[in-house]
Amino acid sequence: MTSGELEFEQEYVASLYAYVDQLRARAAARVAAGGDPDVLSVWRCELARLGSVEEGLCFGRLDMDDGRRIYIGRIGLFREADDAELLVDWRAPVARAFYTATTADPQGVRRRRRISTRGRSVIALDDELLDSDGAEEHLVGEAALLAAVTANRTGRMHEIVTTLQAEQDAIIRSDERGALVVQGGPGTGKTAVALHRVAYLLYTHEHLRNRGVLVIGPSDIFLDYIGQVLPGLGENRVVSATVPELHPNAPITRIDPPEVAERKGSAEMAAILAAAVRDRVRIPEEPVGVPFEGQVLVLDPADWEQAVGKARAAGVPHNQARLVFQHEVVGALTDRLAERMEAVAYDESGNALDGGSADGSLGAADLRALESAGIVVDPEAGEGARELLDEDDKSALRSALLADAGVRDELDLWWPELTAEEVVGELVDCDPGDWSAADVALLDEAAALLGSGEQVTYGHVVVDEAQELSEMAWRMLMRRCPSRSMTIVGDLAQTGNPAGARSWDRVLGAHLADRWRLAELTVNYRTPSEVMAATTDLLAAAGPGWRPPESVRSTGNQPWRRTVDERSLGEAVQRAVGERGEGKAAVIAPADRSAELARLLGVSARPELTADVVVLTARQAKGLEFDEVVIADPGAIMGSGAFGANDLYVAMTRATQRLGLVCVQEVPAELARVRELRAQS
Ligand SMILES: Nc1ncnc2c1ncn2[C@@H]1O[C@H](COP(=O)(O)OP(=O)(O)OP(=O)(O)O)[C@@H](O)[C@H]1O
Repeated sequence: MTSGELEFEQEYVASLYAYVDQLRARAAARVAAGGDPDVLSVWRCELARLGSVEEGLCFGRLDMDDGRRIYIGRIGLFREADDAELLVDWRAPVARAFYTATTADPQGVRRRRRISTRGRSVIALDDELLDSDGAEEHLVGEAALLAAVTANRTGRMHEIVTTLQAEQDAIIRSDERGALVVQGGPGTGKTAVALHRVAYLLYTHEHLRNRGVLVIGPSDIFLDYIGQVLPGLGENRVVSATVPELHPNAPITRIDPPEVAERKGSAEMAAILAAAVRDRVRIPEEPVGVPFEGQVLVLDPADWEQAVGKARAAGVPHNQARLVFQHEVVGALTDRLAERMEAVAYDESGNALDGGSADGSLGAADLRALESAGIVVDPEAGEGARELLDEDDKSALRSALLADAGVRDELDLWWPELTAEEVVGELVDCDPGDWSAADVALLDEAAALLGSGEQVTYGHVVVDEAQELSEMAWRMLMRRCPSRSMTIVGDLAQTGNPAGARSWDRVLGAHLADRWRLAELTVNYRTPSEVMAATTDLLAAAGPGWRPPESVRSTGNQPWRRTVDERSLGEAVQRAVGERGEGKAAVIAPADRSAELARLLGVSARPELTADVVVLTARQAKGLEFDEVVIADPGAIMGSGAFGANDLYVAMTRATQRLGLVCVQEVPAELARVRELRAQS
């Protein structure tokens, strides 16, 4: 590469930044000028978009067979004066060749140039000629890719827009409609791809900006870890949450034992909850007398049954159907009251019964009832017996009945208004306010059955670590995604939740039938081949037939293990951390040892991912990565439940460079092939 070429590109990049500066100044002035909030918000977004490119605006150039030269960047830029396209957004169709063109299929590209920048300076160029007979490359832009995956971690995930691979690009640009499941082993870029797909979908489908995109992750730690990726791609308006956070006001204060979590997560709970709500509605077996203003209005079981039938037929949630029930019951009571007022019965001696008068005029009790309903009848005014109460009178009676505490008690007795908390609290036998994660999905289901609380919906939902979701959690998500436009990424070999997925078909079939498609990622960009080799027996134990993804690189660093006695675990972990190499290190420990190890190592008990050393449980480590990983007592992690082998597999595959295992007493057979360091070595 000549220095002239570098200068040429430097000039071009400088001219792009100069233009961005102009656009920024204009956007900032518009924001400062104030005005219509909608317009202002557009300018604010524009400012954020232009601000996101300071660390990398243009990263590629395609020289086409027809002589066109196309610069590719994080955002698109058009010169307003003549509409010339100065920079093509990486998401535009024409940019696709940058990721997918090969010598076998050059797609009209003669040369692909990678432009590396630091700040606003061009520091390197890397050209590939696609019209040559060169050997077919397995990876696109291999040098840049390897540099990216080998670099020390920072504790935060970064966008990978400059080095996306063809299999990843195909997923990112896949049709927005329906649900796309991306299955892939550890480190295959599922999270990265899912987030880039969000940026792509927001760019290509305007309606998603209004309808919103939701990203679901397994923990707050994970959401922090990925929190910079979308802003780095100029997208700030995406909502991210863990599943429990979707149901507000249900703080988690309890951890269920695995078998309880599994039972609560099963889809059968939906039917159980529906029955629990349904059973709260009762139909009396005997006539029921409803006291009102000194009288007793009697409704027969058939009246109640009819009211319940009408309410159920409305097909709306319980608390809303109660309004139909209430309408029917109060209607029946109004009829009884009106009948009573209009028809006077006589006893054997000719005296009026029911408080009516012998001449058919209204009795004292009738007058009281009417008065409480706001209908004033003056008996002296000669109106005498009103033969019929008109509609206004009846509606006033209705209101009076509704306002009556006794009537309301009776309605509540047969069709109570319910809260999700009381329904679930009763079912799982716990105090409202003392919830587990699995309870939250039950609360959400109950809220949907009752029609209580507002459920926000989104135009597209991304689910990361999707294998961890229970069937009840899936129901929760589906309610928030009526369009069923979803990107679901996960790895069945990493399932750690006893209520989680064992098969995509099983969890998704119930909601999507066959309206979902599967894409697979096969290359591991994170974990070096040495670490993957150390997990071979473990993966076989986690699930026969699962194949590890192929590592893109080797480091020459062989994973090691040391075996110590129980009492020396802390000391041995401390030693391993003390001997660590460069970069970020994580100690992954059994849940009951992590706090003690954090104390011993002098690190925060709440994991700080940007710290040099962090202590985590295997569950907390899901989705994360570190230059070096030390696993404390892998045997205990493995023995921690039915999915212990999966948890240990997750833990071991977090390492981008080096892996060490501090075993206690016995080395699990699945780790036998990991090299043992002698006691003093
Ligand atoms: N094309 C790429 N270019 C550069 N880095 C990449 C590429 N693809 C993936 N990576 C990097 O590989 C690492 C693993 O990616 P990611 O976390 O998305 O994998 P994953 O499949 O979600 O892993 P896991 O299932 O183990 O959580 C990340 O550091 C990511 O940035």
